[in-house]
Amino acid sequence: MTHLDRILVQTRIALSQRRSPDRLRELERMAADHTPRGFAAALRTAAKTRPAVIAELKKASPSKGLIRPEFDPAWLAQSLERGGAACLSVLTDEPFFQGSLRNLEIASQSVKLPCLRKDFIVDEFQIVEARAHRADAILLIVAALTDAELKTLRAAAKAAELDVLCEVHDREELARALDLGCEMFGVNSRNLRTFEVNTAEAEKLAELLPADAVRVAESGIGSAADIQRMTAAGYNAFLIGESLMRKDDPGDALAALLKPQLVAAE
Ligand SMILES: O=C(O)c1ccccc1NCC(=O)[C@H](O)[C@H](O)COP(=O)(O)O
Repeated sequence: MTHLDRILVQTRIALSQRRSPDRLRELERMAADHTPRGFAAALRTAAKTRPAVIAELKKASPSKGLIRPEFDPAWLAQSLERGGAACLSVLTDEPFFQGSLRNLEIASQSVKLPCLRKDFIVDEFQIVEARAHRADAILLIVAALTDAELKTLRAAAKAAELDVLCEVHDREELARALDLGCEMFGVNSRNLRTFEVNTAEAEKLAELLPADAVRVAESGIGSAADIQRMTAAGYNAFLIGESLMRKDDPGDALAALLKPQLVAAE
């Protein structure tokens, strides 16, 4: 069994424990109170003047364990907004990432930035949860889903007015994602089956992404040079978690990361 398989088994068990018709009705009422902010549109706007960064609130991970013991989602979200993030990604998986839907809601309510629910989405119920807790976009991981599931979940996200970041790791997964007709593609340099991070592979995949899509480089980005290299490869957006979360003030760290690119663009 791979790491990803283990995570998916846990995800389905946790889901079966919290899902009920009453809870679904309650979530639908909550979801009606949130008007999703355009996640893809915010990335496109930011990318016109600077590297569009999706800054990730990530307390822990299965590959690294505890990353940021002191974790205040409101403070982190505001710091990252000040530092120049175009959007936020908030991990909501509890067992492996120590995230929560509550963190998502707090972060989203603390800033104007659109927020991604970062989780292993395998069921439409999680999409209702996402909007109810003020997400503006969800992640669909191609490696975790069949083609039929991808289609169903993408349609459910569209019905909920949430944008979809469609995540792939290799050519085969990208071919499946392209068939879906996504607007946003994320190429994750981390192999979710082995946890190995290899940005060189993601560099090669960039040229296969549609030119008019939002093209997000995910994982293993920690320096201005990384952003420059991935930009040269063809990416126009960057999902950054751990390297920011390990800094005392992640917003200051993000501003420092973006500064060389802003100077170069002047
Ligand atoms: O981060 C992990 O260990 C991980 C393990 C298994 C599945 C997903 C995992 N991470 C999700 C992500 O894709 C990253 O959190 C995201 O791309 C940010 O990466 P990084 O900047 O390297 O924290």
